[in-house]
Amino acid sequence: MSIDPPFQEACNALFKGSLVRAKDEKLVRVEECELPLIDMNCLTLGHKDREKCMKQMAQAASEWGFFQVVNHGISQGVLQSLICEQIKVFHEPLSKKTKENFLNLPSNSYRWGNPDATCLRQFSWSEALHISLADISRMDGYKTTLRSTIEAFAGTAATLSQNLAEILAQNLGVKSNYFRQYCAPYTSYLRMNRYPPCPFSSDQVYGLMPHTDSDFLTILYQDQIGGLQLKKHGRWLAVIPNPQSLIINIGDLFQVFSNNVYKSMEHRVLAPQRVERFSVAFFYCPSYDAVIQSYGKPTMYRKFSFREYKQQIQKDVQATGDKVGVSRFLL
Ligand SMILES: O=C(O)CCC(=O)C(=O)O
Ligand SMILES: [Fe+2]
Repeated sequence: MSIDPPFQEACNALFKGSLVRAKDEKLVRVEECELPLIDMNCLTLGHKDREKCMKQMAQAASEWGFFQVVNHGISQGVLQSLICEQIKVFHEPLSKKTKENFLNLPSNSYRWGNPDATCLRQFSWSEALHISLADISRMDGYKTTLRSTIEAFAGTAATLSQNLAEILAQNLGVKSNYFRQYCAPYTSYLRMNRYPPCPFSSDQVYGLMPHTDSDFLTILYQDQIGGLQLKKHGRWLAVIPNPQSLIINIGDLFQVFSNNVYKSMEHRVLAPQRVERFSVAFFYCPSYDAVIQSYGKPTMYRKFSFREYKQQIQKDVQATGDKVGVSRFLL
C-alpha cells in the first residue's frame, strides 16, 4: 500500500515536456546563511539586556523577516515527539489519509501538491496536515499520542507567539492589547509538512512553492535535512538548520501592522533528493473579524478584516494559481 500521493503524475500533467532528473544538485545550490540568533533568556535578565534583545529581534524582523530563537520555552522532548508522531501519521497509507474524516478532522485537512497550480512552478512536492487549534480536542481518540503531542506543542507555541508579537509591537511603540484581544489560542493553526524524496531537479520542482505566510508570525520547527530558503535583497539564501532553535518569520499581517517596518519575506523549500524531510509550522492568526491596520505615518495600507484578506487570497489563487497578498490593500 503506497503512502505517497501521485506526485509524478500530477507534475507530468502540468509539464508536457520531459522533466529533468536531478544529477548534480550542487549546480543549483545557493549561498547558505545562519539566521540571526536570539537568546530568549536575555528577556528575563535586567532592563538593559531585555532592551538589547528586543532591539535585536526588531532589527532581524525588518532586515530579514526571519530569525531563530533559543531558550524559547518549548521542550526538546515535545519537539522530538512531534516529529516522531508526524512520521507515523504521514506513513499511513494514502487511501487512509485521503479518507473523509481522517483523524476526525474537517475535510481538506490533509492536502498534497497544489490543486490550483496552473504550471509546474506553482506545484509543491509535499503533503501537509492543516489543523486548526480549535479542532485539536476533537481529533481521533485512538491517536492519543498524536493529539497530546500536538496539544503540548500548540499550547506553548501560542504563548511564545503572543510573547514575540507583543515584543515586536512594543518595539514599534505600539502598546496595545491587540494580540490578547484578537488572537485567541484557537484562532491559530498548525501545518505539519512532509517532503518525500523528489527525483527531479530542484530548479524544476519545488518541495514547497515560493510564498509568504498569511499570518502575524510563524514558528517553524524543522528536522536537520535542510531545504528552507528565503529571499533577501532579491537573492535566495539557504537556511542552515539548528537543532536547538525554532525559526520565527514575520507574516503578511505584521508587515501591514508595522507599516512595512517588519518584512514578510518570500520563502520556499527545495525538495530533498534521497531522504524525506519533516517540518511543523505554527501560524499565529487573529479571528476572522479582527481588523488589521497599520501603525505608523503615513499609513501605507487601508484597514481590512482578516476574513477579507483570506477571501482575497483565495480569489487570486483560484484565478491565477498565485497569491497577490498585501499589495492588494496598499493605499
Ligand atoms: O518546511 C519548511 O521549512 C517551511 C514551511 C513553510 O514555509 C510553511 O509551511 O508555510
Ligand atoms: Fe511558509
